[in-house]
Amino acid sequence: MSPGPGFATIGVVGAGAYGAALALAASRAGRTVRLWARDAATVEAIDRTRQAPRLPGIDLPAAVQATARRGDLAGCDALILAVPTQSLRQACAEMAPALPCGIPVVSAAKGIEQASGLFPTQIIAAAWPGAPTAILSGPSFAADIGRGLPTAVTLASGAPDLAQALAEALSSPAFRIYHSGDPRGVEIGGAAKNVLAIAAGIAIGLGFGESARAALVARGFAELRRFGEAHGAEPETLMGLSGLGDVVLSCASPQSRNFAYGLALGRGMSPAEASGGRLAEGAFTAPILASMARAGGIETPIAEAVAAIIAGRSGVREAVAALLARPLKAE
Ligand SMILES: NC(=O)C1=CN([C@@H]2O[C@H](COP(=O)(O)OP(=O)(O)OC[C@H]3O[C@@H](n4cnc5c(N)ncnc54)[C@H](OP(=O)(O)O)[C@@H]3O)[C@@H](O)[C@H]2O)C=CC1
Ligand SMILES: O=C(CO)COP(=O)(O)O
Repeated sequence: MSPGPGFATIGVVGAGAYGAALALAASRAGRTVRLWARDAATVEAIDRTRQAPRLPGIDLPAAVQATARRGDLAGCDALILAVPTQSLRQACAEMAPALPCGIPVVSAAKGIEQASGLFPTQIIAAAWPGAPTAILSGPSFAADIGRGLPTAVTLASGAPDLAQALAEALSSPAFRIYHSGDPRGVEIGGAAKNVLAIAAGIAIGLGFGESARAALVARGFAELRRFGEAHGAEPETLMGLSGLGDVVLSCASPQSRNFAYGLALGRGMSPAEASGGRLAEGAFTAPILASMARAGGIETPIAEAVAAIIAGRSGVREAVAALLARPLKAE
């Protein structure tokens, strides 16, 4: 695939699992990629092994060049930020002075900033004034992308032409990127699905079975839609890859770190132990999502239950019992 005009070189900030996978995907789409890690040891490991430490077993081609120098990103035509949501603001502040004015900045994070209640494209807009923003989200485990398994995601921007151009520049036969003009819908789906994945993991960890998981996912998706539509998301977006698609993936698979975190909680681990040191974005999102919903008069009982468990205000059995005791009403 030959590079389209303007996006020959892509910068990826964050050489964790997803950053490495997206760098690889961009290289498969014909781009030259600079993969930036804040830690020189990660760059050294990638140079030595041609694998990213958090995406083991996947070889990175020569078109992916790892670096810890911000200046090496200066020639990039677009930047993908593949860092946790709570680190996005700091990553923007670090990168903005080193990059050309007006470079498109795409977030790959799935969450809501705890301190502000902002979604990823809003964080970038606040921390990097003047940068055109976009969000990439959808059902896609880093390891699946890395292995070249078929994967489809959505890239959205308030500037739909930019979303389309970036989607075309980064797509390859196995990594299909749909484009959208509804960034809010895409980022809300990505944030909320992690909270639902924790809840689904809890239900399975408690031994409640598949019927309970299906009920929880369906009621959770209704919750996601209420929250999303109240925040300006298009209903069709929430029904798409980045909403329903990612709910299906993350609530079904122990490969999801959020689901695995919930599973560990359901089996009796404490919130502090349950993540096993791995990123579970939903643990940061649940409290702010529940508090934003409360402030807006939106019912999100499942997010409330997950937030209460994580804060230690409720045990898993007590929280699930409270959900089951809710009054029956019209669906
Ligand atoms: N893994 C996956 O399958 C998917 C992940 N995502 C999303 O991608 C985002 C990143 O997740 P993932 O890559 O899996 O997480 P990882 O924990 O694997 O990696 C996170 C990376 O971000 C880096 N980082 C953290 N803070 C900063 C900062 N302030 N500046 C620069 N770099 C920073 C970390 O660096 P260090 O190692 O130095 O701490 C690390 O390299 C999350 O929002 C996640 O939800 C989306 C889809 C799939
Ligand atoms: O977002 C993902 C899949 O689409 C990855 O999920 P986890 O962060 O739960 O591993």
